[in-house]
Amino acid sequence: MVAVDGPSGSGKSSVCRAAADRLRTAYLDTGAMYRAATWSCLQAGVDLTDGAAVAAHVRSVPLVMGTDPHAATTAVGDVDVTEAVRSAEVTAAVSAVASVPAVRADLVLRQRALIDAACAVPAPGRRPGVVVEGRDITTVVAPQAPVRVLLTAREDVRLARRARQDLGSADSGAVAAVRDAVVQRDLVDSRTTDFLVAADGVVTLDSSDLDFEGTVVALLGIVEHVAAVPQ
Ligand SMILES: Nc1ncnc2c1ncn2[C@@H]1O[C@H](COP(=O)(O)OP(=O)(O)OP(=O)(O)O)[C@@H](O)[C@H]1O
Ligand SMILES: Nc1ccn([C@H]2C[C@H](O)[C@@H](COP(=O)(O)O)O2)c(=O)n1
Repeated sequence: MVAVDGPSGSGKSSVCRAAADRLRTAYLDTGAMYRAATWSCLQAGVDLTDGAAVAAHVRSVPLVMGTDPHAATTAVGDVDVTEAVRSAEVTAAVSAVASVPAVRADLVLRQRALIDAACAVPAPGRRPGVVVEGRDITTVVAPQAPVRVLLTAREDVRLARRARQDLGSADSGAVAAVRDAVVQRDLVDSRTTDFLVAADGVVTLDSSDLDFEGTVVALLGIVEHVAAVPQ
């Protein structure tokens, strides 16, 4: 199992999905789980300032995660919300939901169950194992993972990547437009989870000066190194 944490725009989703594909394992995007829980709260009109109400609602949400790196889908029951959970509305609200301790306890249990399933019963054509990414995977969800990585990049680099991805440009206007969704969200999220500093035993991979391919190769290099060294 490979556990990866890091701030917004560091490349967790894209790099981990590519790494899982090349390792032929499953891939789990835990941020999408918090986003889907948030999507459902918004749909149901739950008061996001009421932690107990949020937790009670999230407990009832039937999250269905597709862990094939080629089809990393997110559904609530039989509603596919893969695209919907990327909306600006969900992005702006997700930190409030993710900061509720009972929501985290609930989703951490579900994440561990998905990890156990991917390690025990791989999908056809896949190897046992999973690349899991989020904010607390290396520290809370799977601190025992053989490979634990903090994927990071300088703030200016992350902003430019996000602006290019969301707005097709990294000029100063586009960067300003994504700043809240990156910097402000990280600031709020970092009060709940520690994804800015590598915990003991966690390898830091700084992708600031690497291109996408270089970052995937570097992550796979860390995996190979760990596999070569008896634990
Ligand atoms: N090393 C890299 N070099 C250039 N672009 C990259 C690199 N890594 C990722 N990207 C691009 O940066 C953008 C953001 O990456 P991604 O969505 O994977 O980040 P993330 O850490 O999952 O962000 P969030 O936590 O906000 O979902 C994507 O368009 C991705 O293709
Ligand atoms: N393990 C995780 C994963 C995600 N979150 C929170 C923090 C983010 O604001 C939000 C969405 O994640 P993203 O899709 O941007 O990676 O979910 C968390 O608290 N713990």
